[in-house]
Amino acid sequence: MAQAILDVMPGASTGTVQVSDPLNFWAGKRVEPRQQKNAEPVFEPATGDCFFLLGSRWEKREKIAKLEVINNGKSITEALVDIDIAWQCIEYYAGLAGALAGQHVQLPGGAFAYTRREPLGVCVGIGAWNYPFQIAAWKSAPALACGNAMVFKPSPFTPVTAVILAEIYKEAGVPDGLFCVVQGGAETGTILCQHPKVAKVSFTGSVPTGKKVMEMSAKGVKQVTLELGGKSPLIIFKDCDLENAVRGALMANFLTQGQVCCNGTRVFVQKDIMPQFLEEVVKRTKAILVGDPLLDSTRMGALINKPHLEKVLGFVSQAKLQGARVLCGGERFVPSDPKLVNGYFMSPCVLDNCRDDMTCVKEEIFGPVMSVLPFDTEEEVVQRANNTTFGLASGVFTRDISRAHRVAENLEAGTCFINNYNISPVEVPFGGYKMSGFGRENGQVTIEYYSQLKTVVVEMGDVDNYF
Ligand SMILES: NC(=O)C1=CN([C@@H]2O[C@H](COP(=O)(O)OP(=O)(O)OC[C@H]3O[C@@H](n4cnc5c(N)ncnc54)[C@H](O)[C@@H]3O)[C@@H](O)[C@H]2O)C=CC1
Repeated sequence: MAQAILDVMPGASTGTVQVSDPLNFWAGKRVEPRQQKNAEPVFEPATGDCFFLLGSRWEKREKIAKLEVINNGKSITEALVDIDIAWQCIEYYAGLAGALAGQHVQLPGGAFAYTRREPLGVCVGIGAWNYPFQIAAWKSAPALACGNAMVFKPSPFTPVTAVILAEIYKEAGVPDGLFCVVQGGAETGTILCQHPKVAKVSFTGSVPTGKKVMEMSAKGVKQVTLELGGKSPLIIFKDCDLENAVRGALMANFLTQGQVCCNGTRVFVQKDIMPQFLEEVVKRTKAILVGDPLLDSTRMGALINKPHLEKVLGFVSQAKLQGARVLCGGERFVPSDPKLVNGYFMSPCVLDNCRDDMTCVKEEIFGPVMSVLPFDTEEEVVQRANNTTFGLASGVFTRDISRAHRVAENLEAGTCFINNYNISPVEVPFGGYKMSGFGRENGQVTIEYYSQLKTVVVEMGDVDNYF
């Protein structure tokens, strides 16, 4: 298998990166794992060196989180959670590896059949830039646990921490070639999707790229998992616990600067409680501390890059033109720290006066912009919530248990959070309906997306011969 994976991408091996995208700052550099123990992590864009070194689990957690902040711009508080989710994921699938099992089926005459769960072969993982380390873990852990090899391509905007994961696997004894990181953009992704020795592609990214990945994979009859975008509804009924609903709305919109695929960016609020909800949500949004993501006190870091910041600000301008009211934020934010003045920061935004036909309500913004929409009845809100081509996640806040489950059943989405939002424990499957994709990550079910069943039929008597 190790040889097969090296055939897929010559030059790739565990912990060693062959860079193919001249646009990213790793171009032409090789990243090698360093052998010394207990040294500090070094990140040197000028030389292209990145070293992650041995240490205790907790030291590593901090080091990887810092690199993830540099990689992505999210706050250190969130990055630490991402690293925790990643190691929990790897431990979970490492535990499941020993529990993979087939089925025994008794047949007439003493014959029987059994099924074996076998690996697919070389799997490709292609990641987005919003959760670079976590996505690499979510894809590689089940892939390796099922006996596959994986070639992982991070986003060229966040090339750093997938390499760290490769170093960790190597340190843990994963044979060379079983998990490879290949850097690059669309061209590299295309090569991987089209390669005849690749058995499966697991993709996280936008809908347009997901369609291309599916098309390319279809030509080689490769299995595909697509984790794509969303425009998820969060429905807040008047009988909710308002304090928790407000917290839920903030969690549904502002993690990772709002660059989260499953964010509940269409916040439907029952009219009776709209004034109280808006007052509280705006007060707390204004209090979000934006700035240096490496500081413990910071709650919102920088967006991924300048074009993306401009795109998000453009959505806010367009929303205003279409009649939305900006209750707070929605502007470029310049921190007082002189070294941060050119950063891609923006103030988190709450939009009121929204209608279902506005661009900010229909399209995925992928930034810290919450659109609030009033509603009257359950029937009406469920119909409006489902009126989208996406179907990744959804949420409902209510104290009425029957209503909560009825709404969860009727929402067309891969996940429905009841009285919470954006929690993704590794034990729980995650994935989309409709154009948000298919296949699942996390949970036991994901082993079905990284393995195939072989049926073995055993005859215990003579062969029936019709000829
Ligand atoms: N459902 C989910 O789990 C998640 C979905 N997303 C979605 O991802 C999007 C943002 O991420 P981006 O990185 O901007 O998405 P993107 O689609 O531009 O890129 C995603 C990855 O695909 C690669 N790629 C680009 N063109 C390719 C091609 N022709 N063939 C193969 N690979 C190619 C990129 O280099 C990158 O690694 C948002 O729409 C968001 O909703 C992001 C995170 C999680």
